[in-house]
Amino acid sequence: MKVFVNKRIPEAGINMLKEAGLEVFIPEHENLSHEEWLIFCQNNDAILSIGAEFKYDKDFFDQCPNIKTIALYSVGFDHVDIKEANRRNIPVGNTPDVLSKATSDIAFLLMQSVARRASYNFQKVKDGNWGDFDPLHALGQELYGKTLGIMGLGRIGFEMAEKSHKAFDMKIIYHNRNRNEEAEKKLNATYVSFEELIEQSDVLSVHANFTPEQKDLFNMPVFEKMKSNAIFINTARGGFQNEKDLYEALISKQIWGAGLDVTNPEPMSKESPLLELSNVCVLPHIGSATLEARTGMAKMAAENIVAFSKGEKIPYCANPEVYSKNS
Ligand SMILES: NC(=O)c1ccc[n+]([C@@H]2O[C@H](COP(=O)([O-])OP(=O)(O)OC[C@H]3O[C@@H](n4cnc5c(N)ncnc54)[C@H](O)[C@@H]3O)[C@@H](O)[C@H]2O)c1
Ligand SMILES: O=C(O)[C@H](O)CO
Repeated sequence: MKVFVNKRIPEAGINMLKEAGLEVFIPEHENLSHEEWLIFCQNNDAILSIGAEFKYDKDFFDQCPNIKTIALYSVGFDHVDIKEANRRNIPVGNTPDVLSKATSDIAFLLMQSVARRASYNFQKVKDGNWGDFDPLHALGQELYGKTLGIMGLGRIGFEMAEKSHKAFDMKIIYHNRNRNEEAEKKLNATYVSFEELIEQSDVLSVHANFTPEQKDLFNMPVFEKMKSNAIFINTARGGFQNEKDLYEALISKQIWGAGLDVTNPEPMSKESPLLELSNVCVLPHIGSATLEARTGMAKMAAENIVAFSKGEKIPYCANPEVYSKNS
């Protein structure tokens, strides 16, 4: 079986593919045009897919009929049309759990960075503007005992809630598609409606999986209902926030600050007005960027492809229904 890996990944994953006797194609240059990417996909049986700039939609599947499985190098699969994959019996792999600690660490870091204005103050130092000790300048807010609202309490949301509860004794409220009994028991978390979540959170952290219906869910009418001291954190997908409204909400002090690891679009333009605000911290989608998580992701994606090549079910599957729909 021929496997296209569209960017270099930690060697452990590539070694697993080669040891399984698979032919591996990694392009010499990494920033493929859409056309180049399609040609690689047309000439291979499987793709170990890094990044989300190209979509796996009907057009893709029509143009690349050889592709029999896709092993995503991510847990998120919002760039894949799962219905189309199912229709064509294509198992889609992803990388759950292994990156939950790393990604929730980034949500936790953003929460603190915004609360204590760390990136603003770091920028001041870099600008040679240390400033005098000023009892009134750039004051942050403490997180102890505050209410953390988790939108989407799954794997990463749970880790963020647990860390924040332990570190700052934060009260956890959450909104999710299903109740999470473990969080209710372990963290004394309270299930609330979306309305209650936005109205009661001092920090609101988004961890839900993105779907097109949720585009711009966090818009001005929502920001208007949030507390004026609220910090908005998003490490899930940039599509959840309307960035124009977020900017307006921040300058009109509807909310207090924002920390983003994901933006819409990505990369964020350096002209984005959000970058001019002292109460905003933006990171370039680095949630899973630790050696441990990225190595684990490489191994899981490789495991998926190796299993497929042996005619087995892929172990980390984003569309398990693909295996049951014809049975
Ligand atoms: N910033 C990064 O680098 C990075 C890294 C990993 C994951 N992510 C993002 O984080 C997301 C979550 O990952 P996970 O492993 O925790 O997924 P998960 O499936 O374990 O958890 C997501 C939870 O969100 C809930 N949910 C979805 N839509 C909802 C809605 N409208 N209302 C309420 N709840 C809703 C689901 O029920 C689920 O419990 C991924 O889909 C991905 O987009 C980002
Ligand atoms: O979903 C994920 O795993 C991250 O966003 C990396 O793409």
